[in-house]
Amino acid sequence: MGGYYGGRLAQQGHEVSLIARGEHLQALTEDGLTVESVHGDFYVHPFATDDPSEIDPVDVVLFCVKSFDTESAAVGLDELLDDGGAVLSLQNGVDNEEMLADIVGTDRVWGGVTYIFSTIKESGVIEHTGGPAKILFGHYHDLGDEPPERSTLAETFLEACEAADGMTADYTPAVHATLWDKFALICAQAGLTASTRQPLGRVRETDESWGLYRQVMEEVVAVAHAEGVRFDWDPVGKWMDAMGEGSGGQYSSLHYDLTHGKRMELEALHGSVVRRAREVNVPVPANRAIYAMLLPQQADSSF
Ligand SMILES: NC(=O)C1=CN([C@@H]2O[C@H](COP(=O)(O)OP(=O)(O)OC[C@H]3O[C@@H](n4cnc5c(N)ncnc54)[C@H](OP(=O)(O)O)[C@@H]3O)[C@@H](O)[C@H]2O)C=CC1
Ligand SMILES: CC(C)(CO)C(=O)C(=O)O
Repeated sequence: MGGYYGGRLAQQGHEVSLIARGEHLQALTEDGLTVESVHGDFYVHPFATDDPSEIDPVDVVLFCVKSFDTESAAVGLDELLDDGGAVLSLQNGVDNEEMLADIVGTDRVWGGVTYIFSTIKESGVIEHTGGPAKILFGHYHDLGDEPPERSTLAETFLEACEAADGMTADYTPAVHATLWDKFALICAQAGLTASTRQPLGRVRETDESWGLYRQVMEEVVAVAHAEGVRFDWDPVGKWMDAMGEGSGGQYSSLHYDLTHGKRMELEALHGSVVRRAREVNVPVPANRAIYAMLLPQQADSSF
């Protein structure tokens, strides 16, 4: 995701630095970044490093690591942000913003979600296969507090995203509801496509599985309600309608990780639902079952 959105903003002429590591970093440094996208292929060659201190302080950091890397990747983040700068998490899950707020301060964190299917095809090459490539973000704040006024930086960033090819963005003051809305979707989409190893279409045409897809979302929304998150819309109805149509070929990043021997974000998804549900005393049997089925398949399992 960082390669896709960072690449798009660099393509637009913005000053972008990429933080990466290993062979991917080597390829980015030597050969630049190639993006193969359903919205049009492109190539850029921005500065890339694994050391944030090599980059002058920036206005916005797009925080795009897997959630199990949030803490380690946030080392140096405070110094990387200019005064008044902000970090925008585009990660899945509802725990990341809180962790980032502990590190750089709540007022420097934007919460965000994105709808895109993209992966590192090979070192230095990003493949974007679908999704609208849309970012929805807002100022993070403590649950129950009034959302802050939209900052000039948020407006500037929004304009930059809207002007860029192959992506779009929107601002929302309802950042908690937005994070949980996406969380409900991803727990269902990731949980069902990974545990069945089937695309959305197969899940949809199997009544029992499509019923479980809905149940996973209902449970997540029940936990959100119990924690005090308020929605001005019906997340479950909205997603059942949206995911109930279309080609049905979509999987999820969790399915990709499972089938490519990569570590899954299980703790940030169903693990987090199970733990939070316990705190607020809400039953979540469908999420618990998916968590239990996928945990033993984790790539770093010692068995
Ligand atoms: N991919 C998608 O289509 C979507 C993903 N998301 C969410 O976005 C987040 C990111 O996912 P995704 O982009 O797929 O993840 P990837 O694993 O493809 O990319 C993350 C990259 O960050 C690198 N990285 C991690 N820590 C560091 C560090 N400290 N310094 C430098 N590089 C580092 C990783 O390196 P290494 O490989 O060595 O670990 C990897 O190259 C997740 O929360 C995911 O759920 C949300 C919507 C869609
Ligand atoms: C919603 C979905 C499935 C695509 O944007 C996603 O977030 C993911 O695959 O991680």
